[in-house]
Amino acid sequence: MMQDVWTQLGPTIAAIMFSWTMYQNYFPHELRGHIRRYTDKLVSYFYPYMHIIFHEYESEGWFERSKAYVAIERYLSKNSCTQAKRLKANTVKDGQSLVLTMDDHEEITDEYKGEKVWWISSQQAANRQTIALWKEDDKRYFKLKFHRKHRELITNSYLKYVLDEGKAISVRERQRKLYTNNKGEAGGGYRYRGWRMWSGVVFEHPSTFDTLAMDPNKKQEIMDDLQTFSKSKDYYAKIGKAWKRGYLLYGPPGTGKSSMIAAMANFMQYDVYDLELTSVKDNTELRKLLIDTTSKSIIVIEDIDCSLDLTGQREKNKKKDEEDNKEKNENDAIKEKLKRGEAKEKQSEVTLSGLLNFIDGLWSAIGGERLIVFTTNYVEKLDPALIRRGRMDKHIVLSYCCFESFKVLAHNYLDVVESYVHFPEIRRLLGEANMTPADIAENLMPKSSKENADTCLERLIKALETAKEEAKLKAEKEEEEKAKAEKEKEEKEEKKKEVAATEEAKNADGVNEKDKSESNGAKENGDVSKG
Ligand SMILES: Nc1ncnc2c1ncn2[C@@H]1O[C@H](COP(=O)(O)OP(=O)(O)OP(=O)(O)O)[C@@H](O)[C@H]1O
Ligand SMILES: [Mg+2]
Repeated sequence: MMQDVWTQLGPTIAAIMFSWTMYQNYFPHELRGHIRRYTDKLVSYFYPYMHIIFHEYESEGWFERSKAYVAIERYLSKNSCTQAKRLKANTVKDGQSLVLTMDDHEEITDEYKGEKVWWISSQQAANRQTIALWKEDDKRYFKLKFHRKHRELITNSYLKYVLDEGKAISVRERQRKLYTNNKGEAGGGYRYRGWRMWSGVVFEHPSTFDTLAMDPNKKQEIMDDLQTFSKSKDYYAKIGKAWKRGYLLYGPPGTGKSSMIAAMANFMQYDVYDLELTSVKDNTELRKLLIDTTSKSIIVIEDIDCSLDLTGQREKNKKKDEEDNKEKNENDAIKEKLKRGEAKEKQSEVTLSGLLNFIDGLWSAIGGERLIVFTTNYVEKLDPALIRRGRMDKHIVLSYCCFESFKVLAHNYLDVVESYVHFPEIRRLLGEANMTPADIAENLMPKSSKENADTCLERLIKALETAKEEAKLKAEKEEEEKAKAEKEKEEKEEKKKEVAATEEAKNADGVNEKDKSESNGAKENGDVSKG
């Protein structure tokens, strides 16, 4: 039976081949063009389908895969798994998971608003005859086939849907990164291909809003704010604002500023760009760094008060004594950070205006969906222009541990809840002593397998009592010093007054003496003249 079919097919194929060769040899090129046009028209008359091709590499981007191709690949992966017979496996998330896509020359179907479309994965053989410096690969592409009558639906809405959905899948499944800026230009100013302004590692910080100890209402407010931001692309476009939001986190060391940034990144599924300002050469490099960041990311500048000389106009109407005292403490803390190597030498030429432009200049709108977060221990040291609303839209103060924050820590660290016996005492002590969440956390952490919730909470109570005692002593000492300083001041003023009074008396005596001697002299002169 099969043999009969082949016997009949043989001459037919031979006839087709012969006609094709005749056509190619004897029809001139121009004539072939005309014939082609007419046959195309004829075919399209009977063949009602249209095609759109998506190449893997577009002509301008030799080294980068087309974003549309990648998005389509991700979008089709869910249908590929169920429909295609031959699949291709690509590794993503730095080798930790696989994405299955259809292999070359496979066809799968998709449905959109009740209409059927076909996706064909194909490849065009590379031109092996060209002499090139590198080996040319076969060119892959996706072909989308659909009925002519759905042209509007496909080009206006289906394609947008596919690309958006594909991008969303990539974002959901990507391995998030933590980036830091590379110092200066690589190779002494020379940039080789592939050198990036940022280098990154996989972001794996475990902090979340659940593990973050802070007032629950405040926490919810921040989470709502972030969620609203992520859904507001159209709203930002409508009001003519770049799609970005600035957060200023301030408070004493160890109150959870860095932990909150990590929690934000995990909550939003964003990458983190940790910008070390002191390594940025100048404003131009700062702008390049900004352009090199992607959307769905948080750009962080930690300890901004130590990064650059960005101190602005201080409030001048504060009492001088208060100011001096505070300044001394702040400078001590900054010196401390310098010692610890947290604040580097100020070699950067980045200026305040460069930083302001970075945050809200024209370039800041590129990419969209970005959070910019500054942290500082001393908010009043920053220039008001830097932290005004619009640049730093939301100011969040993170302070000493309150009872609500303690409850979160106790639950996370020891699995104990509010009804626990030690809680009332801890509540009272937290109202009387200042302790950072970092210190509380350290006391709550079991140090050996013998320690349990009771021992840890008792240790915390002791630490709180010590802190309270120390605070009391400190306050007394400060009071004493203040009283001493005031007394000294009074004494000084008293002395000044005394000196002034003696000077006055002396001057008065001097004047009297002079008057006397002058009047005596006048008398003598008069006598002489008379004489
Ligand atoms: N609010 C908090 N909730 C939970 N843990 C906290 C909190 N604050 C501090 N901690 C704990 O203390 C450690 C230090 O906190 P973190 O680094 O976030 O402080 P910070 O405010 O950034 O301090 P610095 O100003 O010195 O940078 C964290 O690793 C975390 O374990
Ligand atoms: Mg920090």
